[in-house]
Amino acid sequence: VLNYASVHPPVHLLRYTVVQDISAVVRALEQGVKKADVDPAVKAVVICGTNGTFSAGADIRGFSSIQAGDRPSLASVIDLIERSEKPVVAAIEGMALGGALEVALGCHYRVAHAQAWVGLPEVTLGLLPGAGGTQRLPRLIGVPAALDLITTGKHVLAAEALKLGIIDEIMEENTIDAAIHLANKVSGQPLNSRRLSLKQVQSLPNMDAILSEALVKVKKQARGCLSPEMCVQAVKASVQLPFTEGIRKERELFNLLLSSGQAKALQYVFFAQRAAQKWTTSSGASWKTASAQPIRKVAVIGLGTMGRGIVTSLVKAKMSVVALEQDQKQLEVGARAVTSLLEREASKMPWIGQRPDACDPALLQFTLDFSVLQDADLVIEAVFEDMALKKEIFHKLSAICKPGSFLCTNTSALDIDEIASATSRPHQVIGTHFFSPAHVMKLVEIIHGRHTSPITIATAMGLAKTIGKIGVVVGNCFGFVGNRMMAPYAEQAVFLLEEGCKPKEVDQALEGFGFNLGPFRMLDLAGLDVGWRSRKGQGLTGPKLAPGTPARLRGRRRYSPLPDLLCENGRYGQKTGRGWYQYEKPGARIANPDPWLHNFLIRYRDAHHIKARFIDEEEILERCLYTLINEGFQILDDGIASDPEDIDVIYIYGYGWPKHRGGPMFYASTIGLPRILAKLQKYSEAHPDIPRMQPSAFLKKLVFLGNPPLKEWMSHAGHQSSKL
Ligand SMILES: CCCCCCCC/C=C\C=C\CC(=O)SCCNC(=O)CCNC(=O)[C@H](O)C(C)(C)COP(=O)(O)OP(=O)(O)OC[C@H]1O[C@@H](n2cnc3c(N)ncnc32)[C@H](O)[C@@H]1OP(=O)(O)O
Repeated sequence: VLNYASVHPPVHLLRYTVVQDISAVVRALEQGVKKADVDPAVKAVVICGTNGTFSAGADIRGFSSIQAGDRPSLASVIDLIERSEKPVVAAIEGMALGGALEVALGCHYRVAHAQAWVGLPEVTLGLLPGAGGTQRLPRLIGVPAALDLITTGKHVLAAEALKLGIIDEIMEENTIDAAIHLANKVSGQPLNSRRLSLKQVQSLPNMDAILSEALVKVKKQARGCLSPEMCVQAVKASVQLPFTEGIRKERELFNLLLSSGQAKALQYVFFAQRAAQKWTTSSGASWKTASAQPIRKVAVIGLGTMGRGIVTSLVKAKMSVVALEQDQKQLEVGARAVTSLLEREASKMPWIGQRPDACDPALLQFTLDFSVLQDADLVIEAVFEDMALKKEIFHKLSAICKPGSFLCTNTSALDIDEIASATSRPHQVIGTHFFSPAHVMKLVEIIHGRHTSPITIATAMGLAKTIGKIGVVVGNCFGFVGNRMMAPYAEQAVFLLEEGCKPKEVDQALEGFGFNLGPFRMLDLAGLDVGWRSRKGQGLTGPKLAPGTPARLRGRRRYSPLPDLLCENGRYGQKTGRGWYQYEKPGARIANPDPWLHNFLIRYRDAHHIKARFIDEEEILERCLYTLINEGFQILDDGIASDPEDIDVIYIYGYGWPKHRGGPMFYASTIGLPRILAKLQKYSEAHPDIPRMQPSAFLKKLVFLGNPPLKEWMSHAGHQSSKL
């Protein structure tokens, strides 16, 4: 929406609000600038937004309709602004993101409110700033700082933007008045020195090294995501080419990204993450009707690895926390660990040092006294995965805590209803599955039991948001969503070892796909004893296993005892220095192939008469990923996840699924469900003893219905509907 408002003659004000129709805004901006240019009464122009916001950039939903080649129009309007003979000043309030910052870079001056912030988030959407941003920003602030902003998409506050040279002045108030004042002041002055396209990029003696190091860094971090790499290439063009040729290169790279498919996946993730906040449950509870209760004081029970991370996250969010342990020694060890985590977090954020209130230790109390928990608004139990222990604690909590307090259990698999049954308030009991390390990982699965009230769900979701996490509401079943889908994936990885692969081959295939860690490196990091304890608990191995059970069968299902055998040999992963790999010493991180393990696999195959065969990367990927996806369809059909978007958010933020592939369910939609089904059918015929490979009924149904788009899937599941 554009107003050509003559509010403070002779300065003319162009006002914008939401950029939903990019072409309309670009046209209106063009007309406004042209009109001001030819109007002799106008001496200068100020561009600002409405309602305290300059602009958050383009409506991302509109990108799908942009065709390669459409894009230059914003760029040419920015050129027009820059070429204007009358000074154009950007008055930045709120935020200037993406195309909006590019518009501001085309202006001759930029004034910002002290609370404003700017950024070029295009890279996070699989794109690059395609309206001259990659050419103008390096000319304005130099290559290292421009690379940092453009390749990460990070936002910077006005003070930082001033330091970098992005903006010229900061205002505590009346930003628009200040911009008008500046526009009047500079009216009539020469503008060439303010036109970024005419500037040279500041040369640096080690420019080649800076660019090549940036490329190496983004390639390493991006794991196959193209946009950061293309951003570096575009900035490189600003150094090596004249402005107009740099712009041509920027456009070429932008068009390449636009047609890559990755941009579509990343934009899907943007909306999926937001859609996950609008939770619903299969019983009809929803974010619309349940409101979160205020949480002022949180108690955390257990200061093991998970408890420490949870406490750290809460304190970082400035919540008042009581941390409880069962004996003095564990309390002291836990307290020291939390203090060191908080110190490390503060050192990662140097600006926190300037704020004495950040990570305030007064917010944190360590205790052995259960009764201190009585006035906590919410308690998170984070002891280890032992049902009897958890039930005992919940029974105690139920008696001690004030009537309104919410009781959360941090579990990765256990039955929430059974834990809730130990209390007199099952409607206030909920699962909060944090991911390790809990002060770093973004995801929290919020698991509602049969009796969990909508207010309890809303409160747990609210807490996740307050501490900067992404909560996803899921139903109660063994492993919930994430670990339930992980089980067939990890199972396939081990079966592939039995059949002839080495751990590194499987890991390389999945890391090549884009995972942070392949399954074996991940298992070594998490600790193999965790799964071993769980399998012993389920009677799959250990003393509860019925005598005479065949080594590689449980019932009629294929089972691999390999992980159990490793544990029996004391190989628990990184922490013992041996697992699927060997490590220099216990706790070391670099995984090296282990000849002992390779020989062990040979002996194992011989003992079980398995003929090793060569397994190519395609089979590794299909068997691991398609079985995981297959479980995802089963989960949707069971109503454990209410949408494919929720599963995708869980996998991206909890399991390192490559974001540019949009999550497992989105990925399935790009592969095509008929292909996934056909492959599962082929593999399950070859391995009839692996039930998790048999295609889910819901997948079959969707294929039968003609492979509908992802946003329509849930309308065929009967009771659910997509939120996108
Ligand atoms: C005066 C200057 C004129 C400017 C002219 C500009 C012309 C632009 C032309 C072309 C430009 C192309 C390049 C780009 O601009 S790329 C887009 C760059 N912008 C972004 O990436 C911003 C993305 N959004 C965010 O980072 C956040 O949403 C933020 C704006 C910081 C607000 O955060 P928060 O307060 O936490 O709110 P939510 O994230 O929950 O968002 C609220 C709802 O708004 C929807 N939303 C937000 N941004 C967009 C967007 N860019 N496009 C479409 N929808 C958006 C979001 O989905 C939420 O909706 P809902 O609740 O329904 O899910």
